[in-house]
Amino acid sequence: MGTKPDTYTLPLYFLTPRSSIHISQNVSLKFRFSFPPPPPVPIWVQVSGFSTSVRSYPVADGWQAPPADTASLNSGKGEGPSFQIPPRCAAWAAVSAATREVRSIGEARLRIPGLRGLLGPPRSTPVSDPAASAPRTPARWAFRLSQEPPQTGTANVSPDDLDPLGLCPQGFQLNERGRPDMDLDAVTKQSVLHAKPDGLILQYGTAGFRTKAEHLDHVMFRMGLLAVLRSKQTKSTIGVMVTASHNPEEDNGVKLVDPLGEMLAASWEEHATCLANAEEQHLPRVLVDISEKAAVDLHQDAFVVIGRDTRPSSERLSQSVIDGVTVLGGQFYDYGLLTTPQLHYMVFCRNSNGQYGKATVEGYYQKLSSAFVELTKQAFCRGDDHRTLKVDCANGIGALKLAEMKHYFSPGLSVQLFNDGTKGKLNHLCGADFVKSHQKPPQGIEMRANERCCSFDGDADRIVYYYHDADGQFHLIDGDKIATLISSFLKELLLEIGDGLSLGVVQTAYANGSSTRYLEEVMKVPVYCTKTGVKHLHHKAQEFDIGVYFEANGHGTVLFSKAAETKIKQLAKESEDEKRKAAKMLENIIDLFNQTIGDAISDMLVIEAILALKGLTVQQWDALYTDLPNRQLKVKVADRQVISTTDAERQVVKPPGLQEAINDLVKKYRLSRAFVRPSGTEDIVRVYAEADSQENTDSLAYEVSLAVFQLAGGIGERPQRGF
Ligand SMILES: CC(=O)N[C@H]1[C@@H](OP(=O)(O)O)O[C@H](CO)[C@@H](O)[C@@H]1O
Repeated sequence: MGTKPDTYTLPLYFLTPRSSIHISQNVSLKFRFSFPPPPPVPIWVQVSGFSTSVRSYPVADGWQAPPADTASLNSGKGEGPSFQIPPRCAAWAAVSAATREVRSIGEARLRIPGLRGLLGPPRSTPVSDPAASAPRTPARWAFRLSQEPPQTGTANVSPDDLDPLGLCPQGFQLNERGRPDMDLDAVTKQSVLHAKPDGLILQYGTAGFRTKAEHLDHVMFRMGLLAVLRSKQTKSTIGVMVTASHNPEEDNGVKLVDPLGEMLAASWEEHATCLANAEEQHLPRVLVDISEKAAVDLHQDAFVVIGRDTRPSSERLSQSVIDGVTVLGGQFYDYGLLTTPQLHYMVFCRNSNGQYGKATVEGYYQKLSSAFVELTKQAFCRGDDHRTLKVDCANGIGALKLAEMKHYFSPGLSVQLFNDGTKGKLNHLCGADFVKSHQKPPQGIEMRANERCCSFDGDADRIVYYYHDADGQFHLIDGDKIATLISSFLKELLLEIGDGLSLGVVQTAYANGSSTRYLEEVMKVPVYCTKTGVKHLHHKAQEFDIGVYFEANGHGTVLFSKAAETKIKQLAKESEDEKRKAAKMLENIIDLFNQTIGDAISDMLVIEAILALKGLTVQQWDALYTDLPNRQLKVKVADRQVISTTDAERQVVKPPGLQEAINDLVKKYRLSRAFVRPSGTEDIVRVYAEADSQENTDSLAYEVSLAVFQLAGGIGERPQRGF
């Protein structure tokens, strides 16, 4: 049990099934704390946040009104006084709230003396750990917090705090054979409140579901249901992130995060698509089908963590996820505003029993910043004075998180935030996607010549760098060049430790041809191409001791195999001088990367550390190789699924004739390449072209767009020449 505290803090929520409520003057919310069977020790309760009174009454009488003579403690605002619940008693707390719209109304704190002796082992065990399947020691007693009237709400508790207390799963009933079953009636009733629009069909795409926010309520509810089943099946915590990343503010999306912090397994993507598209009357059957097909153990507890970005629709939609989780009896913890990579990090921390890090925002800041400070100690001792970075935060969540975090790594690095969400619209004329696809600086940033700047996207999982040279020319440093900088640094360190660890780089078809040539021919590093979408790159990168993967748009990270980590740690302890120094750097780099997924904050710190250690300017980095001129365009078609592809999406299979047309067009230009594929996040077909000059590239991109429009059912305005 280690050093488990004996004090637990629970947020007190007043939740309605749909959204937040309006509490009018002097309305009392009544919370009940019950401990069936009664606790063997007295428990201290403290309710704070609003004017409170706390009473206790005997458990044996069930949920009756407290006896008239029970002591009442009025605390006024702020910290409430402690109140002791004697053994065999429950507590009842009435909280009066003033007029305001709220969801969280305060806090209940429980102090349970001697708790450590009372409990079984903690629940969270890594999925790969054989101990995960060992039966849990039954908790001695359960804790439950509810409200009066009970059906109006639920309590939100952190299982890391309370799961050892054995929270009973709710929402499950016994079927005839005595096995637990899903309460499908309850699901049906709740689902009506999250009705699916008629005829709407959505696909779990490159990164989950994405579309206009107003079409997503039912998807969110259903992904809450699915997360519970996935959690039971994997016996692990599952994440649900509400975000549409780089999409416009009006869109939203949702994706599930698997136990090791990676993207949802492909077979479950299919379940997600089936569940999201099931008509209302078929929902119970689809749930049963999924749980049977995936052999879900319904006895198992489920736990889901939820995060969301700053879109206006995200809070409401994450509430729908919570509704789905609770109606199937899952427990949840709502982290509220998080970057996408932070949620991935939290999931892995929880499932690795904290070995990967502490599952809190503070834990994330500390882990990354201490690795950064340690890694850059040497460089900053040299008194380098160029360590100021301008960051365009796309008016998204990255701004909030970076503002909180920047004190952890200053004065080594000082970041100046732009597009921090106080004025502009999310991803509008700013952010990594805008900069990459328009190949120009975002609005709202003040750039001086040769100054290092970078842009995050809306949920801070991508980063690109750029600068203006003295002639005012814009230079973009995209994911390919980031991968090249990182790989060359890692390769040097690997040569120094000389331990034969393999290094590989994974790209997609969007990688600039020059980057692939440089990596293969100059750096002599093996390069692989996968389908678009980080899940594909991630899996490929797992095949190496050290796998570097980046999409050209700046989404990527580095994975270190367990064997590589062990070797590096051992060398950092045992070897001598230069070798030891290199191993120590690698050790810190391992901690600095968010290995669950591409992470703009973590990647930014890695890049800044490498530039500082190598004494490189942004121009020197940019000069590693020269990008081939390239262009990305979007074409609207009636049904983008008419296009299917092969060879890591570089060749079209259908519709007939399209690939031949592309081949003929490509032949017209030098050093040229072009491909098309249906987007997995937007209702469009993407066109990519590269050639020897920007003019030729733009012509090729235009001509290929026209071929798509003509051969794949284009709609709306025909593609136009000129950009
Ligand atoms: C060309 C491009 O940048 N495509 C992006 C975009 O996918 P599409 O399927 O192309 O819409 O969003 C994905 C999720 O963020 C990202 O993984 C991918 O790289």
